[in-house]
Amino acid sequence: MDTRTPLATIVVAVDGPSGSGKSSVSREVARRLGLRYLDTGAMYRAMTWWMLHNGVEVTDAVAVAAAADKPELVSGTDPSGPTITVDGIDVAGPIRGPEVTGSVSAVSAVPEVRTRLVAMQRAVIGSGGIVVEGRDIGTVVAPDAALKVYLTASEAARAARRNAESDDPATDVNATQADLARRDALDSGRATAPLTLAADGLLVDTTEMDRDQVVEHLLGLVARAVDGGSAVAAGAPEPAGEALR
Ligand SMILES: Nc1ncnc2c1ncn2[C@@H]1O[C@H](COP(=O)(O)OP(=O)(O)O)[C@@H](O)[C@H]1O
Ligand SMILES: Nc1ccn([C@H]2C[C@H](O)[C@@H](COP(=O)(O)OP(=O)(O)O)O2)c(=O)n1
Repeated sequence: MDTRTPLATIVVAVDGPSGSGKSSVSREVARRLGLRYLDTGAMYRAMTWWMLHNGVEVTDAVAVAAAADKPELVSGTDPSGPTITVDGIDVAGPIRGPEVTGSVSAVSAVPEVRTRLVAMQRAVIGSGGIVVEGRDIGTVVAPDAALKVYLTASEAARAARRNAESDDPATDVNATQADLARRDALDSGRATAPLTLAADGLLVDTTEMDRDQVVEHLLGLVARAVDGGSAVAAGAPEPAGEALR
């Protein structure tokens, strides 16, 4: 029996640490396949922005839990222009700032925050046709996803990628790496839905790959997972065995 999934209903789960390429690769894969795209990290960032904006002490888990159902979040899923609003305010810019980045792991560790956002994420996923990226998509949000990918890269490579995004040439790569390591430790060490490779997830180490190679690799993996795979895979090389678990 062919158990493969139609492309129109597929869920592709992409997890991994900061700077592994989740957002850029997931967006491009979704765009190329005509799928929707959901950045769940943006939702945790938007929740954190709302807490900071409304005077909630983000290190106080009880206060965060009490406020977790208040912000109204809306995520737009067009991969060519994903959007995120909180209470009708476009927060796409502010959620990438240092205040939110410094507090998002604490807010994300609060179970009430996760319960609410996971429910919203499942509602957006609906009947599928979407690439969803985050930290717990393959393990918690969509454990039945037809394809689960865990992107990673060395800490130095991820820090260099993040640093290259900065407008300020004086940004210190060591400070970036330290901040990234701190967030990785918090996201991987928390009690609820820690960042981890799903038992049936495919580990893809992108340290030595450029972004386009990773996109092509994932397109090949999607092709293997869906009905009519060869049509999807036209032009995409066979996935490299050594990059897979
Ligand atoms: N394989 C790659 N090689 C080099 N740079 C990459 C690669 N994948 C992504 N990037 C770049 O690295 C930065 C971080 O990627 P991003 O997709 O935001 O990662 P994540 O969502 O996992 O934090 C972006 O500027 C992106 O364009
Ligand atoms: N599914 C998710 C997605 C993100 N998070 C948390 C943990 C992350 O440090 C923050 C921000 O995620 P985001 O993907 O925007 O972070 P990076 O782009 O990788 O720096 O949100 C989470 O706990 N679960």
